[in-house]
Amino acid sequence: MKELVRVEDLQKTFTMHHDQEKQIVGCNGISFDLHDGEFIGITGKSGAGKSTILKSIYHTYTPSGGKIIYRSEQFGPIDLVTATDRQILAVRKKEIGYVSQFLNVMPRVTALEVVMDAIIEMGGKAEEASVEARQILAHFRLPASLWDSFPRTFSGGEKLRLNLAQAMVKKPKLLLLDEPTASLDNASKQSVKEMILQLKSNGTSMIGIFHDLDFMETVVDRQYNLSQGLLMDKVGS
Ligand SMILES: Nc1ncnc2c1ncn2[C@@H]1O[C@H](COP(=O)(O)OP(=O)(O)OP(=O)(O)O)[C@@H](O)[C@H]1O
Repeated sequence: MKELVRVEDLQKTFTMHHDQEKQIVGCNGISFDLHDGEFIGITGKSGAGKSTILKSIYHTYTPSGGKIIYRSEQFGPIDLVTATDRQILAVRKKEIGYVSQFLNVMPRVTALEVVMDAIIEMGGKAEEASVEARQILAHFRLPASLWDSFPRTFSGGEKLRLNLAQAMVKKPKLLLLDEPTASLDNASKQSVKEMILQLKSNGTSMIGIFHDLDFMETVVDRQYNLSQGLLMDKVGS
C-alpha cells in the first residue's frame, strides 16, 4: 500500500493573545503515517492534543513545526504545513474531508441544500440531487422536519449527521473524523459504521479520534494512543 500521509515531528504551540508570554502546547513531536485505504484511530486523554493533530492536517491550525506530507491528486506530494492557501482550499474542496459535531455552516443554506450542493459539486445532475440528498439524510436519520431548516441551530448530533452525509457524497481521498459518534444513539452509530465501511471499500483513508473505544475497535486497522505528547502504537493493534 502506498503512503498517503506522513506526519513528521508535528508541533503546535498556541500563543495567548492576552498574554504573549503564555504558550500552550497543543501537540509536540508527533510522527506517524497513513497508507491508502487505511483507517487509523487515535485515542488519548482529554486535552492530550488529538483534535490539534486533525486540525493541523486540515490546516484549521497552522502548525508551529514539522511536516505533513500529503500525496495530493491535484498537486502530487505537498507539505500541508507550508502549502499555499490556494492548494489548501483546492484539497479541502476535492480531497480532504473533516467531520465533527462543531460544523461551520453557511448562513441561510438549508440541510437539504448542503447535501444537494455537495452532489452537484461532485458532478451529479441538479434534477436528481434533491431525491438523492433526501435518501442520504434519511440514511443518517436526520429527521425530515429538519431538512428545510438552517443547520446553525441544530444539536451537536444533528450537525454531525449532516456533516457525515456531506462527507459520504464527497467520497474524499482522506477523511478526518473528530469524534464521529459523539452524541449519537445506537441506530445512528450503526449508520456511521456502515458509512465508514462503505467509504473504506471505495478507497477513502481515514484518521479518527474516538472516546468510544468499543466502537473504534470495530472499524480501525491500527490504533495510536496519545500520551504526554507522544503517539504510541497500541499493543495488539
Ligand atoms: N485554539 C486554541 N487556543 C489555545 N489552546 C488550544 C487551542 N486548541 C487547543 N488548545 C489546547 O491544546 C491542548 C490540546 O487540545 P486538543 O483539543 O487537541 O485536545 P484533545 O486531545 O482533542 O481533547 P478532547 O479529547 O478533550 O477533545 C489543550 O491543552 C487545549 O487547551
